[in-house]
Formats: sequence, C-alpha cells, structure tokens
Amino acid sequence: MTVWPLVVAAGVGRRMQADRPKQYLRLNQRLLMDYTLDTLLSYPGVTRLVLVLSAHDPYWPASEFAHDARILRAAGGAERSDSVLNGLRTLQAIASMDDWVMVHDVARPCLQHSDLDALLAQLTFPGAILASLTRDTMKRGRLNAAGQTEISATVEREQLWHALTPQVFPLGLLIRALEFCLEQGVAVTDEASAIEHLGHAPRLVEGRADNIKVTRPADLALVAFYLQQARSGPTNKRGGL
Ligand SMILES: Nc1ccn([C@@H]2O[C@H](COP(=O)(O)OP(=O)(O)OP(=O)(O)O)[C@@H](O)[C@H]2O)c(=O)n1
Ligand SMILES: C[C@](O)(CO)[C@H](O)COP(=O)(O)O
Repeated sequence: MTVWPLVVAAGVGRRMQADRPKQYLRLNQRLLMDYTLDTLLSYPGVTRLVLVLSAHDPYWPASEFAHDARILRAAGGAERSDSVLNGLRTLQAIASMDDWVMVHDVARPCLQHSDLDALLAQLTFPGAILASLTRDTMKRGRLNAAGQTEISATVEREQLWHALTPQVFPLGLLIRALEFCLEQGVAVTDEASAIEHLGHAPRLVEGRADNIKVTRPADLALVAFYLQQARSGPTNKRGGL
C-alpha cells in the first residue's frame, strides 16, 4: 500500500503579518518549510512528495530542497482546499486511486516521526487524522450591544479535539469528497470535514500537542523552542511506509 505525502504551502500568511509567507521565515537559521519537508522526506519509505506552492512563489529557490527530484510541485489555489485538490490532481498522474494520501500543513514544522508511526497504523477506511485533546474549558463568544465579546455558551469539553495534520485518506475517496464539497458550495478547512460531508467518520489519532500550526507572530518563539528541543533530543527513526 502506497502512502503519498502532500504538503500544502501556497498560503500567504496574512495573520503572521510578515514581509513574506510564513513558510519562508527562518527559525534557528533554517526555513520553516525546510523543517517540515525534512521530516517527511526523511521518513522511511517516502520516495516522492507532492508540494503545493503558490503559482507566483518567488521564494522557493531558497529552500534546501529546491532541487530535490523527489518533490513533485503543484500550483496552489485560492483556498487551502483548492490547493489540496490541485495537489491531488497532480498526484493522480503518478499514483493509483487505491493509494493513500497524507495531507500536511507546511506551517506545522514540529511534526515528529513518532506521530507519523501512530497515524500510519490507522490505514483503514475511511482514514484518520492526528488530533490533540483540548486542555481548557472552551467558550463560544458573541459580540454584545456594546461591541464587546461576551460568552454565549460553554462548549462541552468531553471528546473535544483540536484537528491537526497530517490527515490520511484513500486518494480516490478524498478527491471525491473535495469535489463534492466544491460542487455543493461547502467550504471546508480540513480534509476530514470533506470526508464527513460524504457521511463517513474518520478516526482521531492522538498526536503531540507541540505539533502546532504557525499562524500568528507569537507562535514563532514557541515553535523555535520546540524545534531546538527536537534537534537536541532523540529522533524517531523506527517505523516507516
Ligand atoms: N490557499 C491556500 C491557503 C493555505 N494553504 C496552506 O494551508 C496551510 C494552513 O493554512 P494557514 O495556516 O491558514 O496558512 P495561510 O493561509 O498562509 O495563513 P493566513 O490564513 O493567515 O493567510 C498552510 O500550510 C498554508 O500554506 C495553501 O496551501 N493554500
Ligand atoms: C487543516 C488544519 O490545520 C486543521 O486544524 C486547519 O483547519 C487549517 O486552517 P487554516 O485556517 O487554513 O489555517
């Protein structure tokens, strides 16, 4: 059974408010993107990887992996789901529809091989995602008459998870799910949502809480610390595709 990594890296990073897309910011002297690509390309059994970049990305040549023949590039789209679908359509040229695809955010550079081992132990229909249980009491907010944000409800915390990536699904099923959502005009922010819209229930695989998505400026120092810790700690080389 073949599992193809697909990395989405065509975002502009509005919330990061930087002078370039966040995947091209340096953390401990290395491009954020290169941490993510290194983790996936060094995972045992990975021979190719689909990388979705903005069609107008002038920064890619600065990557350590800019000339890596294992990388198959695809052009991004307006939304993350469009970028994923573009990547899947590029993957179709080299893959079987019965293969699996593992979609990962380039903005999650702290992914570790141990989490890939856990996720890839779940390659049964309809697929699975890495997730982390919420730790806090969760509130839903609303704007009041004075323009302040107030609590509208406390969300039941039992079995409440943060969806992370990678998210792994049969290639054909994920293409059908994303095309269905596109046809129905349903916006989805992760692959599992599209699979759910087909009536399936992907499994949740508990992953590391440090597999955070770099989104806002305050995330950079924390992720730099996690990456430093990972570099100085044991690496996970067991497992594989
Ligand atoms: N049209 C898009 C939008 C996002 N992404 C990717 O999807 C992942 C998660 O998206 P997000 O964190 O929202 O990244 P950005 O869209 O770049 O951030 P922002 O929403 O702040 O602009 C990122 O790796 C991003 O590069 C993508 O490939 N194509
Ligand atoms: C896919 C994801 O990382 C799962 O939590 C998240 O939905 C991406 O959301 P974004 O708004 O595109 O960052």
